[in-house]
Amino acid sequence: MIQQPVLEQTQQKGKSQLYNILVADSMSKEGLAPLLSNENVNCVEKKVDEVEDLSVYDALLVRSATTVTPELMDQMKNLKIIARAGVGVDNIDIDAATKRGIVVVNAPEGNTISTAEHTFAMIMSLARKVPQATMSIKNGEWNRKGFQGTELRGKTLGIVGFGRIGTELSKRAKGFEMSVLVFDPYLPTSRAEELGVTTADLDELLSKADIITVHTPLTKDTKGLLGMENIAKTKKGVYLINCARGGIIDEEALEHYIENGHVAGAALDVYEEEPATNHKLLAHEQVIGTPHIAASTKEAQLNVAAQVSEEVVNFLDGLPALNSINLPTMSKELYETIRPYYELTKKMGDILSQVMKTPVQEIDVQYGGEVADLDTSVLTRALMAGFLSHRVDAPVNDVNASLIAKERGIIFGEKYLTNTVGYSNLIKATVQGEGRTFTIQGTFVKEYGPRIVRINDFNVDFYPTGHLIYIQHSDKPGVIGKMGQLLGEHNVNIATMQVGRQQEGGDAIMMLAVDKEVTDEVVKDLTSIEEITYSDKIEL
Ligand SMILES: NC(=O)C1=CN([C@@H]2O[C@H](COP(=O)(O)OP(=O)(O)OC[C@H]3O[C@@H](n4cnc5c(N)ncnc54)[C@H](O)[C@@H]3O)[C@@H](O)[C@H]2O)C=CC1
Ligand SMILES: O=C(O)CCC(=O)C(=O)O
Repeated sequence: MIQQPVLEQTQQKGKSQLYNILVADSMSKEGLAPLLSNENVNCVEKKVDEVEDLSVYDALLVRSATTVTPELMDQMKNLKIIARAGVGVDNIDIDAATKRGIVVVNAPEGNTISTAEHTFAMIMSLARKVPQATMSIKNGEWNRKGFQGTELRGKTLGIVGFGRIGTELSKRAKGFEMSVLVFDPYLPTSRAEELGVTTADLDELLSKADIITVHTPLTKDTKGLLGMENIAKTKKGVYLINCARGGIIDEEALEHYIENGHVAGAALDVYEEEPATNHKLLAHEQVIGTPHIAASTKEAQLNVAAQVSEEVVNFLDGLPALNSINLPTMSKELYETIRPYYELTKKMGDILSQVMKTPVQEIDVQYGGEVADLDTSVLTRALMAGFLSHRVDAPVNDVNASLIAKERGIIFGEKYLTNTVGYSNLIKATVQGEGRTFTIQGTFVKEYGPRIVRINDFNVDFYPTGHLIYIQHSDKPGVIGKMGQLLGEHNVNIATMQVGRQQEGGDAIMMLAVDKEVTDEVVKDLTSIEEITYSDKIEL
């Protein structure tokens, strides 16, 4: 039973602690059983603005309705853990929690099936115009001609983002005899084969799919992924679905293509701004919508509430949190010593992820010189966090990086580097992907900061920050001129440039620092220069 509001600070009860827990959003009572039946827990179910004294609570449980701001955390002076009964933690200020040493946990698996099923309900509703026909008959009409639909059998479903929800959706689509095409740059081929799905690059998926549904996290890379340019590449008459996060399908672009008839229909459960009341897209007959309820089933709510309740009880009892997405800050002393290398390894991971936009099997990190005497596991986790932050939804940090890497089948290890080639400290990281390996080496130079000193077999020396362009090319006269002219035509100003080669006329690399972020088009145009074999942008 939910107990009465707590008025006193956490106290000793016999030998054990009595914990005060605030459940601020509506949650399954059955799921909350591990809390409600625990005699060491005093559980209050109230919205935060209805609570008189927030300072007594040890734990805060939320769904998406409560926004957990730094100001709220400051009022909850005793708070040790915030638990999100669901996947997305965009309503919680993770950095503010981490700075205050508050652990944040979520329940990543509990609502997967419900969300996949809701997405399928959206697909069927679009194909058979169920919501529109319902509106019509409720208005007293008997219109048997206005709602001609389309069969799903034989149609191609394009799934963008093939994680937990995408995978479950593909199983359901196959039951309806649909073909499934999947785009997920981080999906290992072996996993796709295991699940019996056909992978494609984004352009191929866009041009072949009859129905396209997105199931990626909302990141810098996925925001507006289906925008003006990419929707234009889809088949005329395509159906688009977003049950992931508002903004992955750009709402302006969607409206444009709905209005000109290119997109036959769209289904939305999530919106760029929520709550989305009187949304302009929903005024269109072809657009159907639900108010962010893909995970609102009895089962999903029970699962997520049970998962976080158990997590909170364990954590307060001193056990490690299973689905932690942050970490209480490390000791100040350790922080000061390790901090320069920490920043370097995080950036090295960040760079590696951006130049290896392919599935990755293994990451190997070697430490030489002074840095090898420190707790390098902290640094390896920072590198993994930098690497994974481009690929997953939740904030990745040193606590959860290893768990996420394991979930994604990435093996990582540490070795001792014997030869530091004259540097007082040297860190070497090698990423092994499908048919490609990439190595970078970095050092921390006192007074100067972090430097990247080698890329694959080429010596370089650059400061890992800002807007960078990485180019592989053959060492022939005139390449630099052609590259400079092309960037000039795109109004891109080169700030600094590093060139590395092993021998005259052989393979070479360039690392350019430019004054603004370049577009994907510029990166692609660079490879139209005959001598350039590869180019990529790196944003740090
Ligand atoms: N509408 C709702 O109520 C719910 C929405 N969600 C949202 O659904 C999304 C997916 O959830 P899960 O499948 O559990 O996550 P997941 O982490 O298992 O899968 C996400 C997949 O997206 C892929 N990905 C990342 N960046 C990509 C890119 N640029 N292009 C293509 N693929 C990319 C990842 O490799 C991964 O396989 C999350 O954003 C989550 O917040 C989840 C539950 C309920
Ligand atoms: O029902 C909810 O709490 C929202 C679910 C959701 O969007 C998520 O888990 O990411």
